[in-house]
Amino acid sequence: MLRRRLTSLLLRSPCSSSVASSYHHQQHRLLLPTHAEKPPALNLLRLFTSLAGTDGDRPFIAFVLGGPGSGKGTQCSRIASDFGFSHVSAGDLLRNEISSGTDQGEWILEIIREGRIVPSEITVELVRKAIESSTAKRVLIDGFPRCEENRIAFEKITGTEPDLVLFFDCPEDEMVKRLLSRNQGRVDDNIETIKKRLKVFESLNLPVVEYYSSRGKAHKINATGTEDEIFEAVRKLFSSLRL
Ligand SMILES: Nc1ncnc2c1ncn2[C@@H]1O[C@H](COP(=O)(O)OP(=O)(O)OP(=O)(O)O)[C@@H](O)[C@H]1O
Ligand SMILES: O=c1ccn([C@@H]2O[C@H](COP(=O)(O)O)[C@@H](O)[C@H]2O)c(=O)[nH]1
Ligand SMILES: [Mg+2]
Repeated sequence: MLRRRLTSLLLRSPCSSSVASSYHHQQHRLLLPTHAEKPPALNLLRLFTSLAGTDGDRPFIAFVLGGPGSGKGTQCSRIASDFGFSHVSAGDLLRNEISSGTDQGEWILEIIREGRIVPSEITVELVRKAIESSTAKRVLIDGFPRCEENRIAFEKITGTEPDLVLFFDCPEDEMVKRLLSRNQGRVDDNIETIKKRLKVFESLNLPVVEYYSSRGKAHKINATGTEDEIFEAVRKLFSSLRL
């Protein structure tokens, strides 16, 4: 029974157009991976171990969302050092997979190069493991969940929800400017990929922010201005939390 439920959850098209607004229907079909792209050696059974049932012991979890280049990574580093959070970047976990040189890594590289979203069965498992192996009492999950399907998979598989969702709100032109001058050798820091990432962000990631907003969990931070100015707003929020 449990196995059938989980399998049907995982085999749904990753972040498919069914979760997106009809307005962006065509774009999603073009930008998202298809079943044909399933990587080799995917072991669905690994997902049966989960955070489920450990809610009382689990750390405080904050999802950190925002468009590409909105400053999630930059602000997470500062939150981590000032407020004792462990910083789990979903993008970094995926880039580590790429560095491992496996077939799955090569497949992930192509998805990132095209600005699309890696299927939940890979990302949820990486994020879940990172949370479980952290000894910190507070964890920032940077850049995840990327779409409603990611969110639902995370919540079902781990049996938990985030305590807080931070949303960095930044205008597109500012995000593009920052990404084009990031200079860290990322394969997705080019104008073609950036345009695709912005579309994916608007059509698939914003609904996640809206979902948590409707549940009173999302906090919007104005992500324009200097890093220090933005962190001042972040600091106020985190100082007001009972951690
Ligand atoms: N407030 C800011 N003003 C100007 N540049 C900034 C600001 N915050 C971050 N940056 C720079 O913008 C670039 C993108 O920032 P960062 O990597 O933190 O964004 P991100 O949201 O994590 O992006 P991605 O989703 O692509 O990982 C970096 O080069 C960073 O140094
Ligand atoms: O949950 C996730 C996180 C990331 N990706 C892919 O990685 C790139 C880069 O991610 P950053 O968090 O911005 O470093 C992103 O554009 C996606 O292609 C993902 O699929 N799922
Ligand atoms: Mg980042």
